[in-house]
Amino acid sequence: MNENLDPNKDRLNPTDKEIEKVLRPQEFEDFTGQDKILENLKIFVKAARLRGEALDHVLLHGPPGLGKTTLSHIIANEMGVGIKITSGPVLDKPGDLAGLLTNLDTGDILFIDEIHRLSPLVEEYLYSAMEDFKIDIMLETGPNARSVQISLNPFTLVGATTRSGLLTSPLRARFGINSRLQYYDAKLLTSIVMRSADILKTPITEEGAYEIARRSRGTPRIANALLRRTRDFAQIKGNGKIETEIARYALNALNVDEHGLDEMDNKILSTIIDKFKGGPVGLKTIATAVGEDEGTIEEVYEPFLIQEGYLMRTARGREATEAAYHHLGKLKSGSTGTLF
Ligand SMILES: Nc1ncnc2c1ncn2[C@@H]1O[C@H](COP(=O)(O)OP(=O)(O)OP(=O)(O)O)[C@@H](O)[C@H]1O
Ligand SMILES: [Mg+2]
Repeated sequence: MNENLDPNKDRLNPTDKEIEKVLRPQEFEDFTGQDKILENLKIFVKAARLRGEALDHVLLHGPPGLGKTTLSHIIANEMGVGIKITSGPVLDKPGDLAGLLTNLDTGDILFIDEIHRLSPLVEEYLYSAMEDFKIDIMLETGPNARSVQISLNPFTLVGATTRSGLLTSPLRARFGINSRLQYYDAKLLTSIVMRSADILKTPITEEGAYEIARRSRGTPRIANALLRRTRDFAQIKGNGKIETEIARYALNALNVDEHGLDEMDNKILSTIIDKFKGGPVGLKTIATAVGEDEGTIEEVYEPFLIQEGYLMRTARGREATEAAYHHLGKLKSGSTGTLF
């Protein structure tokens, strides 16, 4: 896969990471889409501020690159509080978490990314912190070891995950606000691309932005990455302005699928079609055949393929749709005639 198109931000190169920061909306106002979630969050933030209380704990879940990290920063800005950032795999013992928690000011946000990867021990430690704003701390070691309970400043935990299925129910139950982010339609992505182009001072037409948007797999991060690459093509091969034609040229040169599906999307579809006669086939079997983790397919790839009508989830397994055959230029066995 072209690394710049990888929805996994960890594999973005350093410049891309910097630019991603610049393009990140800071306030509710600049955040496009996810209307329901925004509407609710605005109310909860306003109410918490009126009461002078910390916001309830927030769980944000959904596929990579849809705005979970962005939203958590916006929540901190809108609440007018500080934010401390960590992630599930980084916290390997309760002590690490205690250090963070005791340093939070009243109302501050603790953002835990990849919260599904907390160790069970750390997760359990988090429960009383979330519920009663209290934790136990061990003093000394050996025979003098004893634990004391200390009170924390009321804080807001914002947890983000791409794999909500892996969260335990006790943890999930401790979040008062639970929001699932959805893929963005081409129209929303067009306005995100227009906004980003404006920040990057890149001239662009709405049609040019739309061409990028509709091939971005419903994902703002991918749309922004494609915008930056297209900008390079426009500068070197064109007149600097992003218009439909140069956008098409650039996206084809970057091997971006006409519908924005990435390599793994296409691999999943072609595997179902070529190896399993179009399905139905079980998730586990697909996972083994494409060499990807079962849960990742289910929570990261499948939702988009289903939403776009390439894949169906049936009681007997996954099935490729007509659209998938058509997309890959394949003929469904049993059907007659030519494709084009
Ligand atoms: N609604 C939006 N409006 C404008 N830009 C957005 C929006 N959502 C995301 N972006 C852009 O996409 C980029 C990726 O978003 P973000 O890092 O918040 O995704 P994420 O959901 O945290 O992904 P991951 O699961 O990989 O951590 C951001 O830098 C931001 O510029
Ligand atoms: Mg993130």
